[in-house]
Amino acid sequence: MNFFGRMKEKISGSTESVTEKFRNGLSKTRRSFSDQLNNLVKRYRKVDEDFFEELEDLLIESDVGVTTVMDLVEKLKDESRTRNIKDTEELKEVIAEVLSEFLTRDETETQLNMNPEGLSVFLMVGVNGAGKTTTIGKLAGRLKNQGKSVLLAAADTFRAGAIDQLQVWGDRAGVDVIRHQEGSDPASVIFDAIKAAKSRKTDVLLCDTAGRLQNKVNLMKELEKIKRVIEREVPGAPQEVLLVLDATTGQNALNQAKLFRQASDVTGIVLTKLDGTAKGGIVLGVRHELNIPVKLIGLGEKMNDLQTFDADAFIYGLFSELFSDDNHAEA
Ligand SMILES: Nc1nc2c(ncn2[C@@H]2O[C@H](COP(=O)(O)OP(=O)(O)OP(=O)(O)O)[C@@H](O)[C@H]2O)c(=O)[nH]1
Repeated sequence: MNFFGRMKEKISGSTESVTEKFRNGLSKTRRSFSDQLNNLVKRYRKVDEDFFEELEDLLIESDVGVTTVMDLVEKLKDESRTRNIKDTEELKEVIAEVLSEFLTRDETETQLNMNPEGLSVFLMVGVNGAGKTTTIGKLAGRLKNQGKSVLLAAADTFRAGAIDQLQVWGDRAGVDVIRHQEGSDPASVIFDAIKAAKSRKTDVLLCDTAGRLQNKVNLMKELEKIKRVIEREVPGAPQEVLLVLDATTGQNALNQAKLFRQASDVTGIVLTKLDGTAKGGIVLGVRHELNIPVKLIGLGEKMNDLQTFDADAFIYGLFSELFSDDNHAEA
């Protein structure tokens, strides 16, 4: 069975709402990337150096990131040689297959790490405007729907309005927010939130933090202090340090990720606003270049628009028209 045949089989195992969410959320990227790829395939027909050069440009335009593009195209050239593919139309499927390989390491890597013994603490980091507050709200709603008790810690005490904004999302999700006054010490908010979480026997504590990237030294010190408090109060925590990145900022998001990785041990990436960009290729760059799993993606502003990243659904979202029966036989 060919790649599309296998993918169709896998996709048919997922719920329709998940694949449709990816398909709808990625419509801008699909339109831009797939349309251009189809044009390229029609224009060239023959697999040669010029074709690969243009493909490189197209991938770079889709914000995949230069290092990843080079590795991808190298792999594609190898595959086309090994499989003796001369026709660009045939290569389309190999492109989808190689992209899929670059996205998937271990199928369990997108799972959120939970403490089976009690309280799990998730630290949410990222620059202002990346969508941290929205993500925390959506994640709180989702965990609550799964039957978990959730508490929020408003430790972004720096940005005016951040605490109230978190409260709005807390109310929306129906979970409590532990808060101090604006300007107070973030680590002490976290300390109080952990105390409250322990006494209430809460399952998951989601901690908002400030994202002052312009002052890197302070940011690092603050995150280190917060982490020390969490580690001291809850052995084995934080279970997750999730870096929230805005997909619409493209390569800038990749650079931010590198900085945050120095400041704390990031365990997973949340890529927000993928629905708002035609440059969804950033997912590949983030996964390949940073070697940190993309665990969650934001495909809209509403409560249920936060999705666990699913490499198959992502590839389906990008290449969905190629999956239709008129395009590809089962083979
Ligand atoms: N379309 C879309 N918009 C999103 C997504 N996630 C967040 N947003 C929007 O992005 C904007 C900024 O998000 P916020 O969560 O408010 O981010 P912020 O509070 O400015 O910054 P943080 O300090 O990161 O919390 C808001 O208008 C959100 O509705 C997403 O996945 N898709």
